[in-house]
Amino acid sequence: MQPVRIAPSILSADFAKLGGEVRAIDAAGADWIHIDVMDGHFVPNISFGPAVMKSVRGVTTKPFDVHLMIAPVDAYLDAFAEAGADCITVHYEAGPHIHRSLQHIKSLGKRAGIVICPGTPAKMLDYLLDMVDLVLVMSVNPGFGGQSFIPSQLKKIAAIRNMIDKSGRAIDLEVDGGVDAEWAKRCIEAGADALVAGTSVFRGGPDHYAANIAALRG
Ligand SMILES: O=C(CO)[C@H](O)[C@H](O)COP(=O)(O)O
Repeated sequence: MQPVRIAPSILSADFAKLGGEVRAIDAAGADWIHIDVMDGHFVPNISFGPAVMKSVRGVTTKPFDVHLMIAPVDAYLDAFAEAGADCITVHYEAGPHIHRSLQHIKSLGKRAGIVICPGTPAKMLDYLLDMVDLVLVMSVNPGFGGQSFIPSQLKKIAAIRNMIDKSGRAIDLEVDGGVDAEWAKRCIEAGADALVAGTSVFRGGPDHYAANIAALRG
């Protein structure tokens, strides 16, 4: 297993200073920049789209890890690829043709991720693991930062770690939602190798980002 990667979610950044915030988390040791895109339909919140993402693409060379909370999503995949996404992650629950969405992402030359909500069982990944580069387990119901980690998701993380190991493929296992230093430790023990965190990274402002990221690594 790889050392854990930390992907701060810019959903918790100060949007008035977004470029500076992305520079700050880059300098503080972020491995990936996590971009939460919310459509106000699949999830009850609206964040930002490809134009905003493109505007910060030039301030860092760190990979953009893009979580699309959009349904239907297919019409937007090209725009996020063009705006500089490195990994595009789509929801299992967002439509009937997830396999087609993943094929489309791969055809754009991007890493493909699949994300499942807290109520979705791990077995839904059975026929998708052969084509994804990343599995994202939501440990909160998607739509908002600042929620509490749902403990039952630890069991799911462990089950998916087992599935990934059996597959023999190099697939990242990422967890997103309510991840603080304590939950980070438990996620890593369960088999996660990438963690998304908004609240716990951006807490306290830029002077604290490096320590906050280090605390998540444990
Ligand atoms: O995808 C998300 C919400 O849908 C966010 O990435 C996630 O909730 C991270 O924020 P926090 O660390 O504050 O929970």
